Amino acid sequence: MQKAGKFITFEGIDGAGKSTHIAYVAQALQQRGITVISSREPGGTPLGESLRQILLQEKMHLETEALLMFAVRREHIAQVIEPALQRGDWVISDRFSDASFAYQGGGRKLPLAKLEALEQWVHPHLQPDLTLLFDVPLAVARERLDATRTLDKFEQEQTDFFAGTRAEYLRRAAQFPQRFRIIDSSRAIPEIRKDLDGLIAELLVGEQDE
Ligand SMILES: Nc1ncnc2c1ncn2[C@@H]1O[C@H](COP(=O)(O)OP(=O)(O)OP(=O)(O)O)[C@@H](O)[C@H]1O
Ligand SMILES: Cc1cn([C@H]2C[C@H](O)[C@@H](COP(=O)(O)O)O2)c(=O)[nH]c1=O
Repeated sequence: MQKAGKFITFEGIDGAGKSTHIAYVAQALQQRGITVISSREPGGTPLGESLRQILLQEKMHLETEALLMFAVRREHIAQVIEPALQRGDWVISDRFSDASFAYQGGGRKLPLAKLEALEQWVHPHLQPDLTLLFDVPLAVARERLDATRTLDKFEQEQTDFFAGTRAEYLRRAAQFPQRFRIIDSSRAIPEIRKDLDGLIAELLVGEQDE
């Protein structure tokens, strides 16, 4: 029987360092013969990438923002995630629904029940096999962002917003300990890679057992 693929998500507040590590993990898996599809949210499809431009630049009602995030996700699941998993490929997504709970819920204070309803509608039967939460103090993330780039709509938010976002990520990690792993992302990149190497080895042992 063909093996089902695995779905791995990378999460964290802006500047936590998750994008830095995606290429490393994808390459490590590919070197072990796994076909990896790297994607991101908002984005992941031509429609999703168009909506990303709007979501990251334009101010809008917080419910509009949440609905658009889940609309992008619906397309991403249909066009990219489900077909890849059915082929037996692995999918690494730079953010998924935990980001909606963290940003629209924890950051913007949209009631979590509304996000749970959207999640039930859009992907009632799909959850990541593994979610890596890159956790970092707000000041460290801010310093990294300020050093590198022009800030988008979310990155321009204030400390209270990111305190709420980080707290909601950590709350979800405690709620779903079986799929979350928290990575202390305040450390140097080689240290973090050692953790990732360990996680990759665990994932591959699981594969051989299946
Ligand atoms: N452990 C680290 N130590 C020092 N600098 C780091 C570390 N991790 C990432 N950086 C740097 O911090 C900046 C932000 O990293 P990165 O883009 O990976 O963050 P991110 O979590 O993906 O942010 P965003 O969600 O906003 O895209 C980059 O310039 C990156 O080189
Ligand atoms: C999926 C998702 C994302 N966001 C926010 C989080 C980030 O600020 C941006 C995406 O940019 P990144 O640098 O590529 O991570 O979008 C959100 O608010 N809600 C979501 O569901």
